Amino acid sequence: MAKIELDLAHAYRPNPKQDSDYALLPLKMTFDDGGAYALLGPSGCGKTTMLNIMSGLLVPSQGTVKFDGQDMTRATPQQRNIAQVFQFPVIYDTMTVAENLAFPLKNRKVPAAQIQQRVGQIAEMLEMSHQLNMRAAGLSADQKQKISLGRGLVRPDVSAVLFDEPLTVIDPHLKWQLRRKLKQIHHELKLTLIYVTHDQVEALTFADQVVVMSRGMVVQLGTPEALFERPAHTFVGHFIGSPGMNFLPAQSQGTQLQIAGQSLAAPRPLPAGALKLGIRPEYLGLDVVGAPGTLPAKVKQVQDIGTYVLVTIEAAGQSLKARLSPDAVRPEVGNALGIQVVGAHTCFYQNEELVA
Ligand SMILES: Nc1ncnc2c1ncn2[C@@H]1O[C@H](COP(=O)(O)OP(=O)(O)OP(=O)(O)O)[C@@H](O)[C@H]1O
Repeated sequence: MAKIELDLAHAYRPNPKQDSDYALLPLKMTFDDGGAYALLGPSGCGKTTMLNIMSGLLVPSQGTVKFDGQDMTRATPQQRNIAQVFQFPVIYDTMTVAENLAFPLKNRKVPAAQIQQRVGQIAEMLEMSHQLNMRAAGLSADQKQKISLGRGLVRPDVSAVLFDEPLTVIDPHLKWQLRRKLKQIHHELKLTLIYVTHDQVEALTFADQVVVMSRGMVVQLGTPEALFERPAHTFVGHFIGSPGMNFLPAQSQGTQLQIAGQSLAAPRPLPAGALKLGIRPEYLGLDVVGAPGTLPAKVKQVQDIGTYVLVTIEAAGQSLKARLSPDAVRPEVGNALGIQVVGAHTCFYQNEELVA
């Protein structure tokens, strides 16, 4: 396994002039040895480009890739000793499950006894022990993709295992099981795993550290908890969470805030000037009209989403969301309320960046 350091930018077109010419804007980041990372962001933000630069399928148009301090920018995937799992199964239909799992080890001339032991271990982790002697050709797409995952994980000596949306073809129920399984496998095998996805649930379940990307930029690298509690950028606030963070314009005088003509005490010292207040739907409090420290609001919609109740509120000329537990008292549509938007969990932004 290796520590991977990126200090680079990439443009697919020659002579890039403006930001939009870059698939990856200049960035510096480190993937620690043994970590479980997810690269998360909407389609086109540069996830696959970053993954391909790490694997050696793509040479960055500027900068370097280092593995344990050694320059690997121009090294082939083979030289980098990377395992990769793609969206669709890459296996040999004519081989058995065991032979498919053994293949990457046989290629590296690992002794037979060690191969058998490792294949047995991986098959057990993926709950495929009973299928080891079956031909891959007869298996479903789900099962074939599980073999691909197993092939990615089977070599203990790889620098890293890179996954590019590996659960795309997997049935939703099995998908849920597999992403938990992968996390467990990471704890047991201690491999460096880097997992590309546009699905936040997948990223947050799997990874210890999530790299959130937007338009060729890394906007935050943090734990799932940090992305939820302290989004470093309004994009992360929007993108993570279901629904995403609410935002309201505010004016700060340091210890006091002005929001839609109301004066509220700041929860902590704030920079003076125009700010954007961010509050997650989970932390937006509903109270009676005129309660101290609240903003006047009106209930627009109450939706039962199963595991929670989603309340849409209008306040300060904005539409906001509050997430309530199913057993909480539900407000009536059309009712006037007081809402609490300022508290320990409230975040403040200037130029879309977190400032307090
Ligand atoms: N081979 C290529 N030639 C030119 N432009 C490319 C190429 N591959 C990707 N791009 C562009 O680079 C940008 C980043 O693409 P990339 O595939 O890395 O994003 P992504 O986040 O992985 O998206 P997706 O989830 O859709 O795969 C996009 O604007 C894309 O159109």
